[in-house]
Amino acid sequence: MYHLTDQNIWSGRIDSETVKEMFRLHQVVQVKNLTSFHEKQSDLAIGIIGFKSDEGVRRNQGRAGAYEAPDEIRKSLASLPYRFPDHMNIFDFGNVSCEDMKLEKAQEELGEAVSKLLKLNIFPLIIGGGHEVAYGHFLGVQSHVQSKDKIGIVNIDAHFDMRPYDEMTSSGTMFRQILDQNENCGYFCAGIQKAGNTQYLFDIAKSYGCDYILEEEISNGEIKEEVNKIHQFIDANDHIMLTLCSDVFGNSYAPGVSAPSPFGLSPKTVRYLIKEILSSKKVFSFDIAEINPLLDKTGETVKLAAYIIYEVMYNIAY
Ligand SMILES: N=CN[C@@H](CCC(=O)O)C(=O)O
Ligand SMILES: [Mn+2]
Ligand SMILES: [Mn+2]
Repeated sequence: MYHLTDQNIWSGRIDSETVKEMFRLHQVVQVKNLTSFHEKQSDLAIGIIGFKSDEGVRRNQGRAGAYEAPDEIRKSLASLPYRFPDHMNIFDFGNVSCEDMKLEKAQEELGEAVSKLLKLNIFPLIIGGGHEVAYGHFLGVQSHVQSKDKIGIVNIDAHFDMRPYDEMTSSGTMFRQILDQNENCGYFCAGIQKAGNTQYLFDIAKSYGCDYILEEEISNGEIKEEVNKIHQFIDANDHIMLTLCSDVFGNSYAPGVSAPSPFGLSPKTVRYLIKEILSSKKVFSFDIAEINPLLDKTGETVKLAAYIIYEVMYNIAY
């Protein structure tokens, strides 16, 4: 189901009502109805769209609560400083929500929204939701690109999310679904936890030819060498879809996720990876997933998500 964002969500500290250099994001974000929005953008534009769902997490035996994340993350974004070029429009196109456990319907709806944004030359900035958001994100990318184009999916995640899905899809199945459906897709996963995936999943990743870097290799190795592997993957693809599963962060930084990682990456390392990936200029869309405000007792995980989104916006703008 589609809903507009409540304009009151975009509120916060005001330092000036007239001096643009003192503005914060809530003073410039334009809340729009995607259904009636048809203006193709000739300049840089970012379109926030939320995916209110934790049905995939529930099906994957995880801890529900990510449904609440999009609006909570917007509230945290609202007071961050507006330090973007004048010619850049920042739109908020509301939320697609999963109702009555109908995950596939919600993913299709998200896919249509993402595809529409891409057609209007707007960078989709998608706020999940459980990681099942990535499948809806993918549907939108797939319908936008030429069928011969190679779509490279870069997933920054502690998990492969390549579980079997013959009984049902979930937040742990998306990338296997995608690779089974589209032979022009490649998959790279950065941040894999040795203790976060069964041997079966390592074997499946190998059998699908999925490239990955362990968290341990990123933390203990020469990060530039590890990043070179991501660049090689990006070079071999035409379009990159970037997805970030927030359980890739260490649990001291991101306790508010369904499956926390004691050995997870630091925010600075993830920021470095994101900057490197975006520097390719091949990334057309981004999603962040698995933030669970109900488990985020002191709000640091939501705030981390807002800072990561800010970083993505900044790297798109400059
Ligand atoms: N999206 C998360 N997927 C993980 C969850 C692992 C867990 O709950 O421990 C997975 O399915 O492997
Ligand atoms: Mn994960
Ligand atoms: Mn995941």
